Amino acid sequence: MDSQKSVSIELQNLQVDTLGTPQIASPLRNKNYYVENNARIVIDPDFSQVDKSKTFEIAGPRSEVFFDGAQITCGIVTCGGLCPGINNVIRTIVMTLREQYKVPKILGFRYGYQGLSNAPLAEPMELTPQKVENIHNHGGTILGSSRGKQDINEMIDVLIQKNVSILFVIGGDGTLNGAHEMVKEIKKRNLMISIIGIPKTIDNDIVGTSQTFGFSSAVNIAEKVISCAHYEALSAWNGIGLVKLMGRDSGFVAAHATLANNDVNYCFVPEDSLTLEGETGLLNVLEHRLEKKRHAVIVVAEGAGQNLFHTSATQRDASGNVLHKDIGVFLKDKINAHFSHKNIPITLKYIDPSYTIRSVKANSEDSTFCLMLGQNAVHAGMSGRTGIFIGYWNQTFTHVPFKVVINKRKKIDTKSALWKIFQETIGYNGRDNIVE
Ligand SMILES: Nc1ncnc2c1ncn2[C@@H]1O[C@H](COP(=O)(O)OP(=O)(O)OP(=O)(O)O)[C@@H](O)[C@H]1O
Ligand SMILES: O=P(O)(O)OC[C@H]1O[C@](O)(CO)[C@@H](O)[C@@H]1O
Ligand SMILES: [Mg+2]
Repeated sequence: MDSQKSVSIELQNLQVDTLGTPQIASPLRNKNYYVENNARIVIDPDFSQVDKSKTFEIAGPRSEVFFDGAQITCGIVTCGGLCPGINNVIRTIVMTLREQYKVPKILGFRYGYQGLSNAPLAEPMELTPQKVENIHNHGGTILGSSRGKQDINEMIDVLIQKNVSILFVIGGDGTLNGAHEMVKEIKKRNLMISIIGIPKTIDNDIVGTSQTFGFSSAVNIAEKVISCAHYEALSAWNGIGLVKLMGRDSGFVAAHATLANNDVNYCFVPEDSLTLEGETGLLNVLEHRLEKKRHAVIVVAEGAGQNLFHTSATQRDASGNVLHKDIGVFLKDKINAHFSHKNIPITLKYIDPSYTIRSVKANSEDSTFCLMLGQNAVHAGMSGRTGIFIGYWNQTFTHVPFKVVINKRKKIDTKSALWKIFQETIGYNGRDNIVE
């Protein structure tokens, strides 16, 4: 992971030679794509000069610990939607606690925060190295998960009852919000209980970390699904492959799978608007594309195009997350209706891989990532830190205070390099990307 730093670079004379001053206006279509001629990036930042308030604490084992491992009980809980790699994190936490810090008792609370309530669906599971040694080969979470509000005081009471000194919470933004509430209550009661988070979500929408585990595995599967949609489209006259991918409020999975796949013509994410009608709307643009190429592939993220639904009724899940209207089925119907109305024959194959992109086991990138996240989480808890999650920033594992994520979600920055590459590479709303 740290391969960038493993070779020292001669820090002199890194000016780049050019053949002369370029004078021809670039032909790129997207004028926002340009990089300033003298834009540079620091190779080895001098952190002594940096304002401390603008840095994250670096994660890792400390020479002094706060807890005597042999005397404590630890707990693990997994909340929210499934995500590839949860079992890897559980395994690593158990192995590290037991092997490195000699913790005798590790409790796995069942079915999310529900397992920390007064009346859990199931009693906590005692986690041992034998119990977890093979779990990384499986998707899901051996502890089970759930959504829905639980009483914070009740959860703290259960931690006290079970004598838990460190609780590891594996979950997304909601889980970390809940963990933050627990930390506040623990402080209020002056208890010596540490809460450490490990951010989990295929959506990659957690602020304060460059990536969440599970994202890479989800993109891998999504890319394969898009490839199938492409073959379906290619094999029919006016074939259209339409794929809907998870991504509630952030379109990272759809955007990255699209870039990885190369065959997508139109991709819509929640961060950008989706126009159907008019000259530059999808329906017209699609019609022109079919005339020329006879096939098209469209990817749409779950949260995209919500502007197209004319209803104000908002549905929420048990945790309070907004449930979006089904943009996939909506687009399928609109496209079919448009071409049928014009008497143009099309064959539209709609694929919604839904949960299949998140219930798989972790790929090798996520496995490695989960191992390091889990180890760093244990080191953080044993050192007495609390109210933080393990982040990954500038190729370094970090301690990120929970408050950084409270009521925030990371979204694709439409001014970022990713977005510029995205726009330059594929068609986007209102533009026909056919290169003749
Ligand atoms: N402010 C909060 N206070 C207490 N509990 C919370 C809070 N926000 C969320 N939770 C709880 O955290 C748990 C997980 O939240 P949620 O269902 O939103 O999933 P998540 O962690 O965001 O994961 P995902 O990425 O799958 O959405 C739920 O039990 C929810 O009730
Ligand atoms: O149906 P569920 O389990 O509530 O989860 C769906 C949501 O979970 C996520 O996969 C995030 O975990 C979102 O992309 C999706 O909207
Ligand atoms: Mg969430």
